[in-house]
Amino acid sequence: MAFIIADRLTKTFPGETRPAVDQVSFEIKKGEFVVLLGPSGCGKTTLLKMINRLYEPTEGRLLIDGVDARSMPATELRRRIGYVIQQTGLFPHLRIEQNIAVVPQLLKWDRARIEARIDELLDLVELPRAYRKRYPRQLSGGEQQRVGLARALAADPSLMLMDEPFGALDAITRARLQDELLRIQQRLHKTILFVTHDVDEALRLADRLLIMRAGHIVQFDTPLAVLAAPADDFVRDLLSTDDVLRRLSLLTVADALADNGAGKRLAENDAQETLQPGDTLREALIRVLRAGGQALPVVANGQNVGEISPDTIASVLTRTTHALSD
Ligand SMILES: Nc1ncnc2c1ncn2[C@@H]1O[C@H](COP(=O)(O)OP(=O)(O)OP(=O)(O)O)[C@@H](O)[C@H]1O
Repeated sequence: MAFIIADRLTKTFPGETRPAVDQVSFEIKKGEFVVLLGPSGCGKTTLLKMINRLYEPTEGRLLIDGVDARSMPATELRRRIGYVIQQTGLFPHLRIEQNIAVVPQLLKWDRARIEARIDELLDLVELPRAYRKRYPRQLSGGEQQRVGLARALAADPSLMLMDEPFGALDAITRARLQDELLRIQQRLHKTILFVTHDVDEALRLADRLLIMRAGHIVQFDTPLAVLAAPADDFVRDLLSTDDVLRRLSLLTVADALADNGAGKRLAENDAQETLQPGDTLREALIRVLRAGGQALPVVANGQNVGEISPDTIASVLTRTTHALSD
């Protein structure tokens, strides 16, 4: 059985005639990373807030792990769901350790267990344990967002709701936190619903994209499937800008090497720059172009394992374009 089942969920705010979320139905499997994508005002946040009952649905039904979300008090439901928002929601007057411990304390964990959990979480989100005694204002935006993530994970919820958590961060910090989140997800297998209106972020993170427009779901599928066959012109427009680069950001240097004789040992090459198998082809393209269009060696565990040239990238792109339009 699916982990989350939404059945005709609807929210009409008081005094409004048009629902913000209109008869939305979907199923999400345990451990899936689902990204809600769509333009401003399409109902992403409203949908997310119906899942942890910050908003009560006007109509429809929601099952989480087989249990009707209305069958328990909203506060209890919320303690079982991690929630991360753009403004972090950290309590400014509480130290980092106190912020992280909020839910475990509500759940009346004993002191030793809470202390151990704070250390474990700081390690997980790669913040120094010395930050325990600081206040949120003494941390950078990216660090505060890591604390927000640690706090949401504190009581080990199986479901995480994340509403534009990286929206206010600069591009580099944002990319790092996206990597961290993927790493944490691979380790902890949480079910994640993540709201963004950044297409690149959505393509990078999602197992499946839930694309919304004006309170409705217009498509719910894997990133490659959506790129390959957008449901309509709206989806095509939403995803088509820089389409080629986006496609390349879904593929890695290792994918391209697999196509071009992986394992081929190369003669020593005096290029300064090297690529790694896990780099995206988008990064590889940028660096190959920066190197004047010269092929760059790919290095894994200190060994040369192949090279990436503009031709390699072009051939992968042609191949995927054909595959995508088949
Ligand atoms: N508390 C509220 N009262 C009345 N209308 C609301 C309320 N919250 C949201 N809305 C309306 O519901 C619609 C959906 O809003 P929502 O915040 O869910 O959109 P969103 O897709 O998350 O947008 P954004 O990407 O800008 O955050 C909008 O038209 C908004 O004005």
